[in-house]
Amino acid sequence: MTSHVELRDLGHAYDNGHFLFRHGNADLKSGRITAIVGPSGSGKSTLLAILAGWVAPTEGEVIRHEIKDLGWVPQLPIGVSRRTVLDHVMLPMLIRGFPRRRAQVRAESILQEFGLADIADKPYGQLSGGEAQRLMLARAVATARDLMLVDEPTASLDRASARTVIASIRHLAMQGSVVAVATHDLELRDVCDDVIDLGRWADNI
Ligand SMILES: Nc1ncnc2c1ncn2[C@@H]1O[C@H](COP(=O)(O)OP(=O)(O)OP(=O)(O)O)[C@@H](O)[C@H]1O
Repeated sequence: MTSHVELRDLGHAYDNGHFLFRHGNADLKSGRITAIVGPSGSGKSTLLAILAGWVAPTEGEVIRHEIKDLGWVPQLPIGVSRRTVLDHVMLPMLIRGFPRRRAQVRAESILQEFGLADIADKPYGQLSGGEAQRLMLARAVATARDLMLVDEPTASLDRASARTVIASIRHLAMQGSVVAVATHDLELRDVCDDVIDLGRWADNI
């Protein structure tokens, strides 16, 4: 069976007891990008956190099939200004105990995949917004591929950079990841294969 995630009758309320959404159902599948859309405050980041298992939903079930690891790509890229692109992809592997040589070979191959090989030696502080965002995807992939959770990846980018990031997200899905992307970006939403509209889930309250 390939990796996928089932959301069944999902509902969530924080401590104030007010539901953000209820009775939500969806299937997030390997090789497909699912957009999570909805107005500001509708619960997009909350749903990503539920998918990650960091927040327990108030109602319903998250059933993970063949998901052994997950990657999280934050909305704002975070890096160490003087460290290189290659260092950023190697670091999560070194932390997990990969031998340095193996981590480097694997990091170089991932940078190739994400079109970042030419800037492998560039310090993080000199990257464009689009390059930094693609680096966050590449870094997440270094240790996890089954489920990739991406929060507003194009929010702070111009169109040209946003397109390079969208291409990288598509690449991830083509490699078989289950990809969920919270977004307000209509162009990104249009290239996604499936859509969870939290505005609709809110109508079930
Ligand atoms: N840990 C928390 N405890 C209580 N309330 C929270 C918590 N996290 C988020 N909320 C509230 O839940 C609602 C949904 O927040 P969330 O960040 O999931 O929405 P969003 O759709 O991602 O919003 P945006 O598009 O503005 O990023 C908001 O009203 C927020 O204030």
